[in-house]
Amino acid sequence: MPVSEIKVGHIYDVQELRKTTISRIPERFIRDSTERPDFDKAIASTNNNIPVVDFSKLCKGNRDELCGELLKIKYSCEEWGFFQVINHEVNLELLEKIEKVAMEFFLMPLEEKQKYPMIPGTVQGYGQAFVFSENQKLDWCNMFALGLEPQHLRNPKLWPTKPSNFSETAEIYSREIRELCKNLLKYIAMTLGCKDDVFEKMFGVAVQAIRMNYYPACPRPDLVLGLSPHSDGSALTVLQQGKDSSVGLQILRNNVWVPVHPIPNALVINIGDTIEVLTNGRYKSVEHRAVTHKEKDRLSIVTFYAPSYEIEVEPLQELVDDKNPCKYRRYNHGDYSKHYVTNKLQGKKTLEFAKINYV
Ligand SMILES: O=C(O)CCC(=O)C(=O)O
Ligand SMILES: [Fe+2]
Repeated sequence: MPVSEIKVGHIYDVQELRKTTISRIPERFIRDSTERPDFDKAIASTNNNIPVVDFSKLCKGNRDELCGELLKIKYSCEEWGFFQVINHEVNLELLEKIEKVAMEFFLMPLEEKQKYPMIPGTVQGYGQAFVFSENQKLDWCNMFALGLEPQHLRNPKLWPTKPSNFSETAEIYSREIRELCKNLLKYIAMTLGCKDDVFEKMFGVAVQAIRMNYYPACPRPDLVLGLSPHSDGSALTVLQQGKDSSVGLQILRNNVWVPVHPIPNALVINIGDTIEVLTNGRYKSVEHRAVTHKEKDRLSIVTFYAPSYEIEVEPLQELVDDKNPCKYRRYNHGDYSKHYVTNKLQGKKTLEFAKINYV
């Protein structure tokens, strides 16, 4: 069935919902008891922090510092699928600017934002993505997402005219994040004992998309999710948490949801499905979700960095041997992206697309 014919039911705009004096959260947001955030458990694991990598030691450090940070990246990718990066060289004023334009966008009247509606079956525009049925639970989140390929950049209808510096800021921001991703992929390749340009050479003109997630405060954070559990379909994801945001991102580790505590000016990096496949599962794309807060709203600005759509993806030959048999089949990255955006967010289910099931 074409995605446009699928009935998705009424999709509430959570910011509008917040403005009304609702006494009950609509049923469509209320999760089954097994899915609800267990704040007590999450708080109990506050000492369990994701590793922090110092980017300046990678690019400007002495040999020992470089080796130390590379080991941290290796450990993070194997054990966490996540790390935070400090001293990343992305202009701090730019981080502030992108946050400012994103907030200005979300705080505009609904009619203004609805000029850029989420296009069904894509993750492009304003609203809720990944909703494919009438009985699917909704996330307590408003998203605004943009592809940054030439056909998107050239289409002025996709770009908000307000705030007036939105597109300019997003473009500069994406360029800086692209540099960071290229560098991180180089270091990640080194930690695998591969040539440092292995990913860059393979990816072609990398595809990049930006998604801004705004989670208004929620009167019952114990009943809803800000964003359903998922892994990212990208190669790498760079996540900026808004200044003064509440803690919201949680990652699944040993079956416990571990909160990621924001570090001022740091960026959160995570491994996406593509790197999991390319490394034959050695580096993991880890399931994560967002929860909401009773009084505070939260903004996250997320960049997805992935190979060009024409690229065929399969585990790197040097990471496949008798002890590590090939776990994923070869597939076209464009097909995978399509599969990803036309299915609901459901843990790591999308990656089954590529899994080889030995019997
Ligand atoms: O807002 C967050 O912290 C999580 C966002 C996220 O995982 C995503 O946009 O893919
Ligand atoms: Fe994500």
